[in-house]
Amino acid sequence: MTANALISAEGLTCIREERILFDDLSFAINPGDIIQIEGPNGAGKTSLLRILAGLSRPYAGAVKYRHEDINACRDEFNEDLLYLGHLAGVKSELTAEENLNFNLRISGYADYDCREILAKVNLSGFEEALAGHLSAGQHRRTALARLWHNSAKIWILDEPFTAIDKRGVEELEHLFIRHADSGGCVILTTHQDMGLIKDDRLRKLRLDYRFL
Ligand SMILES: Nc1ncnc2c1ncn2[C@@H]1O[C@H](COP(=O)(O)OP(=O)(O)OP(=O)(O)O)[C@@H](O)[C@H]1O
Repeated sequence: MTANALISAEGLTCIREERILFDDLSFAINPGDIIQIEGPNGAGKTSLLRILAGLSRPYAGAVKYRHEDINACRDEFNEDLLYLGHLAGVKSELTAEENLNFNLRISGYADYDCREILAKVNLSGFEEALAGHLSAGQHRRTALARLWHNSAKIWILDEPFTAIDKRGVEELEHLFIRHADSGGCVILTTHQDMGLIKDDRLRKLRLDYRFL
């Protein structure tokens, strides 16, 4: 474990439906790290991200935030965490702007310009469109817009590139690099190759099938 780790896994074990998804998994994630969790469908990537984000509990082991168990420092950890799951908290019956506004407000932000942020994810002109009427990629961009306005150091992102076009993926990669360069970290899953984040910059953690 390194001294300045933002988040670390210590002996994490996860068992689902009589299958060990991972066992005694330990690693530390430092400021500047970009980590890709790899593995086939069902290997346990989402399960690991949810445990790291404190959304579900491991069978054994602990997640630490700056060397303290996340269960002992929930408020500080949650303030420093941005988690985007598969569904990403976009409500179909709200507009793109209402969704972003809602998500920023529940994260405690008060001073922002939704239209300016939506422009950064190429949603100018779609601010008042219902999210349920947006394309899959635009829907995903509505969720991802939060990344352009937040102060959390730890980003945990489940399949952020799903339905995003090539240019959008590159913009996200630039954003991840900027975030890491400014002292944050990004932990993500994707089945896509990242063209801009080179291997010397990316740490990969592979999960594979194992049976009890
Ligand atoms: N809450 C749960 N209860 C029971 N089984 C679960 C639960 N969550 C996940 N699983 C099972 O654990 C396994 C791993 O699921 P997980 O979603 O973590 O995989 P993944 O690697 O993210 O897959 P994908 O690439 O398809 O998104 C699957 O077989 C899934 O059915």
